[in-house]
Amino acid sequence: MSSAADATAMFYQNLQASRLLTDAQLRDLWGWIAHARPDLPAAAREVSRRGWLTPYQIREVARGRGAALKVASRYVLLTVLGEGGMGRVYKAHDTRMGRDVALKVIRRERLTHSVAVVRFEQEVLALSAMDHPNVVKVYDAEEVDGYHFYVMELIDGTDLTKIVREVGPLPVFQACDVIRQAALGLQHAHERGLVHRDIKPSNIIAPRHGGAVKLVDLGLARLMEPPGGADALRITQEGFVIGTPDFVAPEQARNPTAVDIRADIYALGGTLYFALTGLVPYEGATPTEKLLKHCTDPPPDLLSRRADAPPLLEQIVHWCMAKEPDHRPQTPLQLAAALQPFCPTEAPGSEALLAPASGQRVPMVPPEAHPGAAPSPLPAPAPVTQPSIAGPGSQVFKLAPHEHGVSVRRRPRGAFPTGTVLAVLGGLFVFAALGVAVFLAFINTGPTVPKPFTNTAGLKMVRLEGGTFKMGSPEEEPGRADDGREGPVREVTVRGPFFMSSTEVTHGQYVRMMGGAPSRGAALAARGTSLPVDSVTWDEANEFCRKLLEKDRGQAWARNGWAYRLPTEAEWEYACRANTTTPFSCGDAIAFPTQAVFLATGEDPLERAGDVPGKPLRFGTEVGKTKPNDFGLYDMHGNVAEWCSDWFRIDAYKEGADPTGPADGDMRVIRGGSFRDRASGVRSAARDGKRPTDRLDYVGFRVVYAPLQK
Ligand SMILES: Nc1ncnc2c1ncn2[C@@H]1O[C@H](COP(=O)(O)OP(=O)(O)OP(=O)(O)O)[C@@H](O)[C@H]1O
Repeated sequence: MSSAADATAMFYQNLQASRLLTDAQLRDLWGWIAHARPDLPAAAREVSRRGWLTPYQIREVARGRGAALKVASRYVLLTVLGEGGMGRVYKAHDTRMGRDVALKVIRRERLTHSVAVVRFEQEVLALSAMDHPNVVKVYDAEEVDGYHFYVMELIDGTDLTKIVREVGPLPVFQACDVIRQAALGLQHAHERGLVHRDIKPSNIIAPRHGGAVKLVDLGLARLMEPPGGADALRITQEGFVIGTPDFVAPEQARNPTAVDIRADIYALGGTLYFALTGLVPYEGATPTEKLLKHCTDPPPDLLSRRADAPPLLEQIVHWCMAKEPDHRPQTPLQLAAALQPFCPTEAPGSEALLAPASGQRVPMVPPEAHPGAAPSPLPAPAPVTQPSIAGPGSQVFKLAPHEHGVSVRRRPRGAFPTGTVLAVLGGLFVFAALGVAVFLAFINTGPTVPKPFTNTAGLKMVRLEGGTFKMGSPEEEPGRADDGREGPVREVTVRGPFFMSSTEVTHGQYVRMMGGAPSRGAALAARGTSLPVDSVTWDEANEFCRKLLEKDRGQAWARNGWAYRLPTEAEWEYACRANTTTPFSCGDAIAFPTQAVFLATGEDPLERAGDVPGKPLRFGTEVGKTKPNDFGLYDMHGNVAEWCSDWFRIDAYKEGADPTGPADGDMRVIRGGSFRDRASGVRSAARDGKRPTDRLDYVGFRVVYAPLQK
């Protein structure tokens, strides 16, 4: 036999040994080989042409490693998706469930200690209990021949590092939406007591064809901890740090084991910066240099690298990247809410970020379904240096002893809003104090609260001082919903001051801002009336807020770090009640049309004697014509119902300060009832939920202007 024939025969034997093909396929192939007498490459091509094996499998079989492609007698490895510091990720087929999955094999050296193995099993168990659209689903974990692996949902997408490498920095709205979704996934983890510890662009996968952004590798960074735990890892003692030096929070650099969710928020801020600029927050020749900069240098400038980014976005990045955890958003949900005004897409999905297969650049336009959502045309974002792709992967770094006390390069004065960067190292890594000082300075030099004002949309903004109030309705309240959605009554604090528009946004105001309006009352409004805008989706209401913020820029009342947005449900009820505990801000009953516009029938016990219109109203009526409540707010009861920022869930009331509702859901809250509701439906505690994409001719909105860090 020729050597070519030997190689082909060997390949065939390897195929048999691999047990990847059925007996019938093997017989068929042998018949073809006997007839065609191919050399090895031709035989391999034939197997590929028949679609029986992937190129990766054929290569492995040719090397005699085909048997290893079957794992735990259930999974068949199809191809390698990628490899990082922790292990290798394969696309695999789960023969038992009949689906493709992703399978991550952990490097042996990561699990040499029994403690690490237990930790791995604990983390995977915790992960398998997670159920959120923005967190990858974990199905299974096993050990085979000393290799530990876990099996997860296969995402048809690309991680953020690769996306930025391929298409460059993302448009503002896409970058914000990806990070917002990642924050929602993180919130889910946070609510279950998990910390990611290794947030970075490569652990955020964006779908190729739309769908939800997914967080991967949650909690696995713990595998890098040596069994000794915290004490074995303090860089101040031993010189180690876990994580990715490009995104690690200062406190994580100091003590990797004692971090909380705010370290993830820091890393998410850095990742947002990366998505917007293609740059890691701090350049450095070595991991050590980068770590030191995280601990001492001010957060990076965004606006000088992304001229088209709203200034507020830079503040959000800086807020997340505050040196002191107390000065960051305290929950991922807070960050998600802050990014919401910059995200025009329909929550919770996102657009495809990459062209299929070809990897060609695709136009980044917002979905057409959202009029007014398009960002201004993007000047090609011009990073000042070559995009530096986030890397290397997560590692354990060792700082050489002599580096412990090095002084750190500082920015020139004026490069940061505070104008000053304090960076004095006294002894070993006195980083936190510096970070606190820098960020406190940044916050405290912020301007004072503006006086009540009328904004560029013509909305009169009423100053609300905030306070503690009883949210919800007592069981004995007449007209109370009987499904539990209004209670129990809880003590809630709304922090102030902040501003709320005295009226609902009118059709005319909406048209001037957005260039058109979907209101059913458009014909009437065109005749010059001030009907409330209606039929506006929740996304469009947010887009209005975003545009208003832009338009207000430079006005005397505009403040850095403040933004327009929809009210939270708690803010809305606080504002509506105006220090009352009765069903309405005007007492136990309400009169049509002097106190509110609602469906007056003369039959509802909550109706105060008044005019009963001959037939039900078809639209809201001019805003600001009813009697205002004690805070000076009009139409909180009735007229049109108003979108709030929170997701709706029947049992979603939370107590405490500034609650923001559940982390996700299908519906957003509407409040206040409308011209279609009877008196009981326009009470202060009445609440409902609608899909954010719904256009309802009885739903509009009003806006608040509040500090981002309220
Ligand atoms: N569930 C999944 N579905 C599809 N692709 C995935 C999945 N999980 C990871 N990947 C992809 O596999 C590749 C390798 O992932 P991995 O997590 O090993 O990389 P990394 O984050 O750079 O490294 P590490 O976190 O280990 O340092 C990445 O490109 C990632 O996008």
